Amino acid sequence: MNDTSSAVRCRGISKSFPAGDGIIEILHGIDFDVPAGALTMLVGPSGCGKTTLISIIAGIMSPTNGTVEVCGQTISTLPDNEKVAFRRKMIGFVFQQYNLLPALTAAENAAIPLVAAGMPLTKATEEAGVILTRIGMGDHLDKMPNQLSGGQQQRVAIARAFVHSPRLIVCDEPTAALDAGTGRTVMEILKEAAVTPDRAVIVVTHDSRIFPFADHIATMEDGRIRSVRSAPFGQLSEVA
Ligand SMILES: Nc1ncnc2c1ncn2[C@@H]1O[C@H](COP(=O)(O)OP(=O)(O)OP(=O)(O)O)[C@@H](O)[C@H]1O
Repeated sequence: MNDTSSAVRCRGISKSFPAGDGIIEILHGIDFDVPAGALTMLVGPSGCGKTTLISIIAGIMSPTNGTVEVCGQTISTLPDNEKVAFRRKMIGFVFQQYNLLPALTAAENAAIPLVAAGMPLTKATEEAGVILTRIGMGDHLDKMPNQLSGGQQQRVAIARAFVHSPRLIVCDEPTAALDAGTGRTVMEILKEAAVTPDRAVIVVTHDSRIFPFADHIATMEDGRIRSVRSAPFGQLSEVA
């Protein structure tokens, strides 16, 4: 990969957690670049550290050692308040759990990043509605989260992640709860977001149906990046 066009640069990332009387190291000195203008998938067996790594990349978790640079900004050493402000503007995150606010409608939930950036609620909700409609949620804009299926809630979470056009979108299993058609639509939207030269998308997945949307596939194993391959891929069935 071309180092000069990296949206994300991880250097020497390690992460340890308390375990019993001691600590256990989950990530072991990871160097990892995520190219701009591309969709990178992160695959690997359950428990190998994928969610931990993308949480560090998204500034949600701090590494024990190492540095993370996102769009030229070293986030791993930013004070918490500056990290939150940077993350809010520059990074969209789709969690495994949808994390919707129960008192807000679907469109209001998806509008949160725009409102946080100062846009009036009515306009923000309208813009969120346009994105939700594109991913098949046009009939559910005014529903509350508890009136939506898991897959519908996931689509609201996905709309919320890119409604404010962040430079980096980080998704943890975005299609796990979706049927094949909706999963494809979501990936098409993520792919479209990723082709812009100053943006990048990272998708953690076990879903082999979506591998063809990847420009790069990084394989993790036991807290390390084992390989990074770029499209066109050969046989993908053995990847994850
Ligand atoms: N806060 C924590 N405290 C202690 N251990 C943790 C914590 N978070 C994650 N771990 C451990 O770190 C390891 C990696 O977890 P992680 O969720 O990053 O894996 P993963 O590759 O994303 O797995 P999956 O594919 O199942 O989501 C696991 O063994 C997990 O139990």
